[in-house]
Amino acid sequence: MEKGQKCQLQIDDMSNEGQGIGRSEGMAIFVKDAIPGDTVLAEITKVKKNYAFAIASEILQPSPYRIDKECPYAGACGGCTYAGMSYPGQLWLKEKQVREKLIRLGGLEDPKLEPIIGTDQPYHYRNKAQMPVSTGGIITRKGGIVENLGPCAIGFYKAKSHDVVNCSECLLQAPPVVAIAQVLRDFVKSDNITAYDPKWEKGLLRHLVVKTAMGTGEVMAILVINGRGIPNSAKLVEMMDEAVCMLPTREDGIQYNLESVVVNIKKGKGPEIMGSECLTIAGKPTILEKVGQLEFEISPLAFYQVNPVQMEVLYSKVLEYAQLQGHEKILDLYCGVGTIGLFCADQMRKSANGESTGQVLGIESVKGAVLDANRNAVINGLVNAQFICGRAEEELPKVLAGHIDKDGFEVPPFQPDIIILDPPRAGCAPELLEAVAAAAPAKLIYVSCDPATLARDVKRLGELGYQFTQGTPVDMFPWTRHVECVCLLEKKSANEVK
Ligand SMILES: C[S@@+](CC[C@H](N)C(=O)[O-])C[C@H]1O[C@@H](n2cnc3c(N)ncnc32)[C@H](O)[C@@H]1O
Repeated sequence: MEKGQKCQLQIDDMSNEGQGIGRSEGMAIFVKDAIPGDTVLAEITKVKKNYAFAIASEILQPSPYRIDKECPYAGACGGCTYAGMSYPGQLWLKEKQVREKLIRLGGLEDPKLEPIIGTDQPYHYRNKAQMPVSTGGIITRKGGIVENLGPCAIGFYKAKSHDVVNCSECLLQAPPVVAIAQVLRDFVKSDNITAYDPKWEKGLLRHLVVKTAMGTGEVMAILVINGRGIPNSAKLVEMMDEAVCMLPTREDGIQYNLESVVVNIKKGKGPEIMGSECLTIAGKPTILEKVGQLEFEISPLAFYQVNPVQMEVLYSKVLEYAQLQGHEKILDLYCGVGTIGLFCADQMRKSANGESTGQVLGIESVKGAVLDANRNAVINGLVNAQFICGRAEEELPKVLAGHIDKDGFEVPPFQPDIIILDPPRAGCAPELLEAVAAAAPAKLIYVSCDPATLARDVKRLGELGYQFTQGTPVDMFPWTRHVECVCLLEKKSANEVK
């Protein structure tokens, strides 16, 4: 294969960067602007050892899933990799990708995968936006101007870049995000606020993060800054409050309200968007979310599922796989603000007609999230749920063996019937999987937002005595390449282990 060569390709997959993938002469070929289902005439632009890149010089047969991109920023903004595919096409592709990863990386022959569960609300579903503020404003040093970087942009990164696309609308975000971002653009201009420049490590504003509790309408704006305060912040709060109040009441009667404005201090380089210190400059330090009968307080640094509608679908699957009777001991690892554990505790309360003897113990590394989780147990009257702070791989062995806690109290061993795992994209640490298997619960329920690390961990758990029983992909992230999956693994009998 060589540069300039043309070949006919059937596109059957898509890369993380949104190129269609086809195969020729035993090589994977990444084709710009092609989507799965297309037949294209591809012109090779670059050849590597095992793969090549190409452009689609002609679409010979368009995919049945091909659509015109709806978003004016599609292509520029790196967010919606699947913007050129219809929603049924996205679901088909995500289900196929989960299955293929479980087979190829998970070592499963024919995994029992239920059909992917899509959503009937694929627009404006996100309750959290993280918008970088691009370099801008006047950079001064020792009193003199070193660089005038012009107006700053607030939006989303281009694919594989730190250039910011100044998005004044977004098909995924909830309405308060667009309103607050516009206010911030105006304020930056009127009050000469600088944006952070990583080159000079100077300038103030780094990110705007907006969290919206879709069930109550409560909104939190987080201003991530390289400093300890924002000049004229009272004016900014008033402008944001007014903009959120002006948003129309939703069809379900919910009105958005800015309930919390937080400054997050982030100094220097480092991949995390937010630093560890938060100062509430207006309103409450948390917002309140409502999901079904349960309520959750969410603080600035705590993880919360970004699609609340599909979150209920995902957790219903967890409950279906758990089949709770009301007496189970459940470990909720990587528990965030305690949502899955508290859904389980609530289900056990219902199953046992209010007389549940079950227990939930959660482990989470972010302190603010653990404080939220314990408060959330109290708010919902779920007295048998408790959450501790620490890295799951370090805390789990102590929890299983029993130990003396930091306040000197003896904590008896916790013998779980079910362990729920919901790690970040990187998946579980190898030592955690070993501790999980050593605990020998009858069931593991693995919730994952990355099919590749899920498959890797399923394979390792298979070696440690747990067989993959079934799984369900759930689409939490329409228009993007991401997919969530919940899997049930059960302890193999002694014969099967042999
Ligand atoms: C995908 S989120 C799941 C949260 C929660 N289960 C939910 O459904 O909202 C993963 C969580 O794991 C936490 N985390 C990351 N690494 C961890 C570790 N080593 N030990 C414990 N928690 C960790 C993150 O802070 C985050 O809250």
